[in-house]
Amino acid sequence: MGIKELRLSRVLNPESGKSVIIPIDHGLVMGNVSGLQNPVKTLEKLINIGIDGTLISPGIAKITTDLFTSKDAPGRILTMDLPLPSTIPGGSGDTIGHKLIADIQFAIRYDFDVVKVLLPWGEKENIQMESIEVVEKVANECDKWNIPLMVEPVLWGNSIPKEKKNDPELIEHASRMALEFGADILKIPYTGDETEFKELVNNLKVPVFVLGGPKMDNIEGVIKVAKESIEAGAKGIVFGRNVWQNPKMESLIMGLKEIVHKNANVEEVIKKYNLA
Ligand SMILES: O=C[C@H](O)COP(=O)(O)O
Repeated sequence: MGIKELRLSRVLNPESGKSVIIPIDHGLVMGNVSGLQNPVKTLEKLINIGIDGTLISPGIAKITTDLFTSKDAPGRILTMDLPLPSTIPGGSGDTIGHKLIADIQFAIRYDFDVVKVLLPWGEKENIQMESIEVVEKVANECDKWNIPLMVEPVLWGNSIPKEKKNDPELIEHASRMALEFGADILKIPYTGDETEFKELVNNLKVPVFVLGGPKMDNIEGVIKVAKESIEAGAKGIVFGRNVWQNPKMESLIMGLKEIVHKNANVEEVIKKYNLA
């Protein structure tokens, strides 16, 4: 096993080799987002429930090291960048840049297992180049220091029309580009068709994690995305808002763990954890 694989294994369940990751890095781009007004308390709860990994910002990393001392503590992924200002509350909606907010030395100092950057796609040329440079720079540093790099390609660019922001074909292109730029791990949305997603996961070769996105109307939808993604070969799920914005957070995580680690079916999990 290489050192990158060893580090990645710290965010995976040792028995199933799969992962339920609950990110709490949203404050970086959404500010005081609903459900995460107290990120440290939420993180404590998540750790008590039992998750395999989390994604956190540099600032939260600095104040939460004490929470990760137990041998069962989840692995940690560092969010290293920020697209500006499209997602900032009150922002113009146009992206005007893509900046690193931490470097690889920070990840090493704070003993992170994995680091993560975005690859915003479909931007005007200057911003697109900036994003490529961010990914390229971090990919080179990750190779130098043997830290696995998770890349999340996002179709946020101004040149991508609104109705195409979740287009499966564009997601496939952007994922492929992220791979070509040096991603060791990809974080992408489920494209909606299990057979096609299986082919995508298979072609990409590196471990694929599926993100959750904005809160869905029903829990069944959340569980189904997890189930179909895992069936299609995804290594794990990275679900944030759909988990900690849900009043049934604990039961939902228990259900997701059974889907991801024990191959449970959707109906049985909904019934067992009263998630209807
Ligand atoms: O880092 C955050 C990820 O994008 C996943 O969060 P989300 O499930 O709320 O989209």
